[in-house]
Amino acid sequence: MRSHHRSDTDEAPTETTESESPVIELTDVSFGYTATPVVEDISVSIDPGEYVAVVGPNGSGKSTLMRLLLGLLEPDAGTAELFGVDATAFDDGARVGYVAQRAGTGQDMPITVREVVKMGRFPHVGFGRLSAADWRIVDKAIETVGMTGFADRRITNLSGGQRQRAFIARALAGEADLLVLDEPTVGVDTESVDAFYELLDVLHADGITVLLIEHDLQAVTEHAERVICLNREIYFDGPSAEFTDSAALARAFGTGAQSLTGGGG
Ligand SMILES: Nc1ncnc2c1ncn2[C@@H]1O[C@H](COP(=O)(O)OP(=O)(O)OP(=O)(O)O)[C@@H](O)[C@H]1O
Repeated sequence: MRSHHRSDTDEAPTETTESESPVIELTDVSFGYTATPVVEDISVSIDPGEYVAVVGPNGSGKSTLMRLLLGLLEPDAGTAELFGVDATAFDDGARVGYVAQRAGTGQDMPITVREVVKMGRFPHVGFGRLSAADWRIVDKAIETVGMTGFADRRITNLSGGQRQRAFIARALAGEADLLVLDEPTVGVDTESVDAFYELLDVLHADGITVLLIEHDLQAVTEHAERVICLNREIYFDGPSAEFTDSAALARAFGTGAQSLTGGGG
């Protein structure tokens, strides 16, 4: 199922059991920073190539869930696996591209888009010099996200949306199989938001597994295939087309639902 375009250099057949195993598998996971659980009894399985959005009100545990599945936190109970390996022991960092909220803001590094994207190759070259083939992959990734004209710009001089594209390109240069994005369009101007989701659609169509934590329910139902609605527990997990179910929304979001459904209710 890893059908998205890999580099020209690694087209060797990789028919292994990984095509059958889930990218992410959480089984009965509970976790709390204190004695009170923040997520409780969560079971989620995400297959290669899926486009899944996690939604939920503020403080519902979305970021915590993401840290658990990336292996940055260890469950108090249950198991979290990434590509079939215990998430906390997973060490093939290049396979997972992570785009943080407001990526790169606050960084004063005088670093260009091309230099950011180049970092995506580091796990492949062991921090050595990039070959001509590596640079081709870097430039292709920059082209894929529509940033060729900005390749030599410093990321500090870019808009929020452009910066997020640069961080996606870094993941593509690393040939990530899984892209995890934590509210990536916070602080991005509205015109750029649509283009950003269109880019995710293209990457998904190319075979990358996308896991998106998102506040904007309209974007979620328009773009993701599957929605997981979280508020400590999972309230809904199914096709995004079915996520208009007001009962599930009301249960999960309580009276705050209107503010998350575009203001109109
Ligand atoms: N490092 C931490 N230490 C203690 N409590 C934390 C920590 N991080 C989060 N929490 C608490 O855990 C709960 C869930 O937070 P989390 O950030 O996972 O929710 P979220 O759904 O991502 O919220 P938001 O949409 O506001 O980002 C909240 O009550 C939060 O205050």
